[in-house]
Amino acid sequence: MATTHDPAEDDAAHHKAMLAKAETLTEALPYLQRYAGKTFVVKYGGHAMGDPDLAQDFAEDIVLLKAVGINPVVVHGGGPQIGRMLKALGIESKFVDGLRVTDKQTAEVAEMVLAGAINKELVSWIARAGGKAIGISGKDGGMVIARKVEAKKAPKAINDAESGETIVVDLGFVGEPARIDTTVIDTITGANMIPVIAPIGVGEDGETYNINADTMAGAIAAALGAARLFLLTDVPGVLDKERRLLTDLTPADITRLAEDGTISGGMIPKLETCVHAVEAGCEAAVVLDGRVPHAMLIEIFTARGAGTLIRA
Ligand SMILES: Nc1ncnc2c1ncn2[C@@H]1O[C@H](COP(=O)(O)OP(=O)(O)O)[C@@H](O)[C@H]1O
Ligand SMILES: CC(=O)N[C@@H](CCC(=O)OP(=O)(O)O)C(=O)O
Repeated sequence: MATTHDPAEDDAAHHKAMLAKAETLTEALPYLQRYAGKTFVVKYGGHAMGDPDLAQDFAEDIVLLKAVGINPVVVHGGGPQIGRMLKALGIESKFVDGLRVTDKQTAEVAEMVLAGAINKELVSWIARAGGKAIGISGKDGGMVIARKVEAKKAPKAINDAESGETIVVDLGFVGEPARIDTTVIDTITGANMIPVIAPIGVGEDGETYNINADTMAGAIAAALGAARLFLLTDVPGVLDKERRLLTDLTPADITRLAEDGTISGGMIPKLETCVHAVEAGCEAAVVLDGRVPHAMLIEIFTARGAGTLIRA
């Protein structure tokens, strides 16, 4: 049986859909005006990279930011990927307070995976989305001079089970940025390309240092005086005890949330990084859900936003 079809109805539906698209763009207008010419540092974690759809969405978002006149600077992680490579080589991964205990061989593997495989994979994703990226590590152009992170007290999980004593662990070649020279970033951005940075630095001693990717991104955001530091993770943002999203936090709020145990685990160093960044020159930091497609665009270009905004 033939179905009837009213072309006028089609037109109305089409018109409505087009109008919704136009409204999305006009809603974005004030944000486009506000952010043109500004620098956004985006930390993309190793967990989010496993999913090719998310990686493609992420690359599209970065290319879109560039196309509307924002300067995105990507800093990536790759903890799970380093772990897999170490395992394949028969080396066990050990973490103390969220930092990988890094002997000489582990530092070599970390550099190979981060500055080699992952860095170039991200450059390729951005190229596929129509952007031009340059992949570098903190070593390039003398960008990040690292200092050794001092020995840490091991947490309960790896306390000496027999004696019950807390063990002090030398983290080896784990670094934090001591000095940052942004010349190489400015040069890449100035050439209208997107810097993609692996969290590896070089020490005054000439050694290679493995740097936590959140820490690296925060230090770079501060050095650049970035308008935003985005930390993409695997939760909707910072949650309260009832697991409701906290949309705005100050450094004082964060101290309180750490003291009353609302935040724990990996969220503590992540928020410490945000606090350090906003107190050292970055305008605001945002913790947001890297599992949500285009979370960054929603946060930047809509009134509602997404994630948790941290401001000094
Ligand atoms: N209050 C909180 N709100 C949200 N996440 C929290 C909170 N407290 C602890 N977390 C933990 O922090 C984790 C994010 O930190 P982390 O695992 O280091 O992220 P990533 O690997 O993406 O850098 C979350 O998966 C969650 O388990
Ligand atoms: C010192 C230290 O722990 N370095 C991290 C660097 C990678 C990283 O931070 O990756 P994610 O953001 O994916 O966790 C590591 O070796 O795993």
